[in-house]
Amino acid sequence: MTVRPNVQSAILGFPRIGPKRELKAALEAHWAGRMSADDLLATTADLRARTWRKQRELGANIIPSNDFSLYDHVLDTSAMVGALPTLYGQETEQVALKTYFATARGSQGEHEATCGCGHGAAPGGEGVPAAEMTKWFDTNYHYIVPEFTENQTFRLTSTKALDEYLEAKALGIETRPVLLGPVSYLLLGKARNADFDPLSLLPQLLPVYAEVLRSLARAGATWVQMDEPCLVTDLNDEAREAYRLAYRVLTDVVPPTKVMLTTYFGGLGDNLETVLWLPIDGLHIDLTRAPEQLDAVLADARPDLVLSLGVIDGRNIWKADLNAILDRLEPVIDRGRTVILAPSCSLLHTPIDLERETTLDPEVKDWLAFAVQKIAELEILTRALNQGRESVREILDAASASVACRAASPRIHDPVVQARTADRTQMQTRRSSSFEVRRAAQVRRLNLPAWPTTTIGSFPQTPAVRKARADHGKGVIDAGAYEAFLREETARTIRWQEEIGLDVLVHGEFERNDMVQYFGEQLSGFTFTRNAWVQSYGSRCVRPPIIYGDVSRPLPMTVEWWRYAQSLTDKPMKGMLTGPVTILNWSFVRDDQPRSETCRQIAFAIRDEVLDLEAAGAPIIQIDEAALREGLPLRRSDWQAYLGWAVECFRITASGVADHTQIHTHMCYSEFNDIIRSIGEMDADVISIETSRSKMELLDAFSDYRYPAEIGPGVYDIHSPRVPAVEDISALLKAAAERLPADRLWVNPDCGLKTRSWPETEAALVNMVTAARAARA
Ligand SMILES: Nc1nc2c(c(=O)[nH]1)N[C@@H](CNc1ccc(C(=O)N[C@@H](CCC(=O)N[C@@H](CCC(=O)N[C@@H](CCC(=O)O)C(=O)O)C(=O)O)C(=O)O)cc1)CN2
Ligand code: MET
Ligand SMILES: [Zn+2]
Repeated sequence: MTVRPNVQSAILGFPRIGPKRELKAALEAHWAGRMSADDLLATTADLRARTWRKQRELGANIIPSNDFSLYDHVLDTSAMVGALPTLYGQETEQVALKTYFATARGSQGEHEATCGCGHGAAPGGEGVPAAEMTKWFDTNYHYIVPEFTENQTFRLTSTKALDEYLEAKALGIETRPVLLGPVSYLLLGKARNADFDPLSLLPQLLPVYAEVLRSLARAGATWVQMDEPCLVTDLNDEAREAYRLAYRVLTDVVPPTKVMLTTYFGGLGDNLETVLWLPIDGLHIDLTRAPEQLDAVLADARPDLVLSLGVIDGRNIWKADLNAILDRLEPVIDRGRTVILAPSCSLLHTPIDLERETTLDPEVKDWLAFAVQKIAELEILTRALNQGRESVREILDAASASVACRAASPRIHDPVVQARTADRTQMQTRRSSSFEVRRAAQVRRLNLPAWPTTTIGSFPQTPAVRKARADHGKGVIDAGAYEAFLREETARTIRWQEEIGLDVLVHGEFERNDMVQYFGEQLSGFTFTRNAWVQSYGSRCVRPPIIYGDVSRPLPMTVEWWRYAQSLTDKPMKGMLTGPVTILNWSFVRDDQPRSETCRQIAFAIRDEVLDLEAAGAPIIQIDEAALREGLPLRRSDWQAYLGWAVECFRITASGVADHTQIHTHMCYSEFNDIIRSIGEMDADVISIETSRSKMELLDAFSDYRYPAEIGPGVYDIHSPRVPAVEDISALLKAAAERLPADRLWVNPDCGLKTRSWPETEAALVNMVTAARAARA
């Protein structure tokens, strides 16, 4: 007798911002004092209800709760276990909304009134600085870094997980609550003002998790999802031991709740054995990033371990080839094991609904699946496994046809582009002279003072700038009026930079919606969306462009704006570009060729732009590589391969210019030690980096390595509206000069100023110029 399989589908998490960015609007209204806390919470309850119903409607069997967050799920975990720095509030019971947002954004001061940006701190003295924020693994999502003290204690200070489980239940929807697992939580945090390993806090942390599990079990939850993405990273024995301790304790909780341990963003690799010995009830593995791990897991997993297979890509937007997935799954099902199908990870990193894209080219649209469409794909897969492929034959064949059309489409192949990247022997990826020779030519041409001052590119993207662009998009104002507006903003910004005495000017980037999307919109092989927003942090979102085909640059992209800007001043005007690695890492990338190949194509397109800017007369060209480091693979063994092609791509963009053209690059992250050699190999003439928060300590990497070129260590923390005093900046310049030769140093902020307001920007940059002049004297 054959037993009919009972495969279920599960969702690990759904985007929180809402199909129309309702969460963003509500949060920003609340922060600006235009919406009460009660109304904010009512709006979010409504969003959650709609999200749960939608997933049920789409046929998902296992629906998550507590995947929603008002700001960030790591911050939610800190709130749950009583680990918000005491500085941010002294609640003894539930963490108040005010404390929660104060941790995320700094406590309120004049900041909220002037800026309304998603992240930032109040001016010193009144209130508290925002907690640190950093990248969530290799995504463009950012989390609030937990900070622990040496004598940290934990206690339950938020019942959010239980509340949201009950909220769904009251709507008649049974959910599987999601928690960030205790080991990943500690590994993602850091020790504050002391040198100890956060993992040492695990024994104190576990009772709080146990309490949460008990409360969920009592409320009726049969399963909980424990996210442990750190299991796909390099772990030492101590971390593996922490996993053993944690899951021994948490699976022993009475009344019992079954634990589905979820791993994603890669394969378990050398952590597999540890995981398979844990007394967990279910294991989720990522089969899109690491398809090869299926066989190993099947071979060694306990027969009663429920396997959740991440077969639909949660990190990309391509329609899946359902027949191909079934070919792999059917033999697994035949073995009689309990199997659940799921996306590879939370759908947080995908846009919500493709149906809202009414202006996408129909051919390309047919190749895509956003969160809603991915859930529908899972439903078809489970139906095919439970009732046979025949029951959904037409849908399966249509999916395979879409995938085949995409593979064969003439739109994705451009022989000219392919010939150009293939012929690498012809390609000169090195500048013709050494840095010292170039430097002499650049000194003669630019004639800059010591401690030259500049900014990173963008100036405030004020509501007026955004509105003008939106109005132009809606046809409320025509192209002429929009352009006139942008020219006026640009001209005013240039006049102002001259007045305060900056040495190297920028045009302000007012014409750009985003540093990646702006270029994506002008390159062939890219398409872009209207509503496909993805959360980056808090209320801030991005619309990553979609790279579907071979990339080329039909027309110059920035030359006219540069030419206009330079015509207004005798000071050197920087040409501003986003580099190929950053464009790649912040886009949805085609999955039919190696990422390195796509990156190389973008590099050639940017190289064309660099050469056009040079021909137009640009003396300095900045190629931002803000995301070069975040693209680092999660496993160290994969770093060299990535860095090899990433650095080569940067050099393709920059190597065609003459000695006297100065190439700048910018990186806004704060860890350089482990990749300093690769940064050196990029061979830029000047690099600007984020350093102000670390008080220049990060420069040690550059000084130990004897970095050969010029450096602009940030002296103004643009993530905070706090205006640095002249003395603060002078102290930073002094600290920089203690580490590096003073004649190699530039003076600039940490990053672009787009999220700041004008009053802060003006005051801070005036102080920066004053400090630079003092340094010269
Ligand atoms: N892609 C990317 N990733 C990045 C960064 C970055 O700059 N770009 N920086 C780091 C930090 N991450 C960030 C991510 C987003 C934003 C940000 O400011 N996002 C804006 C949207 C930027 C944008 O695309 N703006 C568009 C659309 C603006 C908009 O929402 N318009 C309204 C209408 C506005 C009006 O009528 O007034 C609409 O379309 O509905 C534009 O300016 O044209 C936001 O969420 O508010 C900042 C930093 C790391 N990752
Ligand atoms: N040129 C860009 C800017 O100033 C670089 C930003 S890096 C996130 O906005
Ligand atoms: Zn930056």
